[in-house]
Amino acid sequence: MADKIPVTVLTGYLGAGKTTLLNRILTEPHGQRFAVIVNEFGEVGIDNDLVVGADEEVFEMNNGCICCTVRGDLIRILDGLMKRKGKFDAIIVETTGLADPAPVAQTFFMDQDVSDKTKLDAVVTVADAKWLTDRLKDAPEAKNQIAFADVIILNKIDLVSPEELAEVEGRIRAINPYAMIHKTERASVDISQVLGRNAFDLERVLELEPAFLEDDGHHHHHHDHDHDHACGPDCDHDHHHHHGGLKHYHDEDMQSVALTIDGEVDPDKFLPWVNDLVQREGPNILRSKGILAFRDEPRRFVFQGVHMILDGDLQREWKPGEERRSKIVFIGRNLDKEAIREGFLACTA
Ligand SMILES: Nc1nc2c(ncn2[C@@H]2O[C@H](COP(=O)(O)OP(=O)(O)OP(=O)(O)O)[C@@H](O)[C@H]2O)c(=O)[nH]1
Repeated sequence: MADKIPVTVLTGYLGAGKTTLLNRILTEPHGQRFAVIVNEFGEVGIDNDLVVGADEEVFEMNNGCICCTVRGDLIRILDGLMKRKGKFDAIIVETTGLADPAPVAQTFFMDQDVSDKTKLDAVVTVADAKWLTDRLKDAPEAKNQIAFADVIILNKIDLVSPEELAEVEGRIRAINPYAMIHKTERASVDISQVLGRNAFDLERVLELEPAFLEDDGHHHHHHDHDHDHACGPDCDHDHHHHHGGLKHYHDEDMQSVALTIDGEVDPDKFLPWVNDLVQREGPNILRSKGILAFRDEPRRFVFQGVHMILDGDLQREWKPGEERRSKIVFIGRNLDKEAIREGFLACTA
């Protein structure tokens, strides 16, 4: 695990500021060596020329839109990179603004060679504070990118009023209550907030958002005000809205379901259930994550998934005194929360 190369998937709608963020990452004195994979839409590699940086190597995927053909291309480039192991500390994949991040994220689970050597660190989505609200209405890709995100760079705040900013933040929270949001101008964010997050990982989400552990999955984004106590002094989580007048929006078709069993689950019930659920509901489930206490198992079972693909394993042992609880989260469209809840509760050991 430890020497797997972290991969950051950088996504965001057209013109949101992905290239601006990438340039910021590459020009900061970070002492790290990045390999950058840029997806081009169409024939001409313009983005490549816009990316600065002397030391970084930029690889282009030119075979059209990343959502259809690119997975093979991405695997080929990653395989090539892995043969030169030691040359890179991290990989950044920038996707075209129209791409659904799912196939990119899936590559890191599906391809054995790739998943042996790399780990998805985080999906980082750059959002345009001025236009996101409109795009959420008319562009499904924009919504997917928000739903997928572990970290959201809410950029171009210079172009909106505080009220508009609060509005767009509320819209984001309605779709994805768990992502970190950083509000920026010209993507000005400390790169430690973007890279090396290990955020494609439920554990981190849970450490930051323990309130949803107590949640039955129905009202989780109304519980924001309960979260403050859990964050440490260096927590970068955006707290101000917990005290302010952030409106809660309900997104009709994109929701999250977070469920907790205060105890152990039976793996012989849980694994078939969750596999069956993602097989049936996969097209609607964008992201799934979970940490489970399996009966008679000293280690924690951790899984994550994208659509119908799940990847899970037994990880560290439960610490002494740590409560053996089982938690799952799904983000997706038109999810039948009640059925998921009943199904999960039936897995109780
Ligand atoms: N006003 C304002 N403009 C910004 C900000 N950030 C970036 N821009 C501008 O927005 C435009 C798009 O930025 P890019 O970084 O190229 O966006 P992108 O997401 O890479 O765009 P595509 O590659 O077309 O998807 C550029 O003209 C930037 O200079 C910001 O915070 N405020």
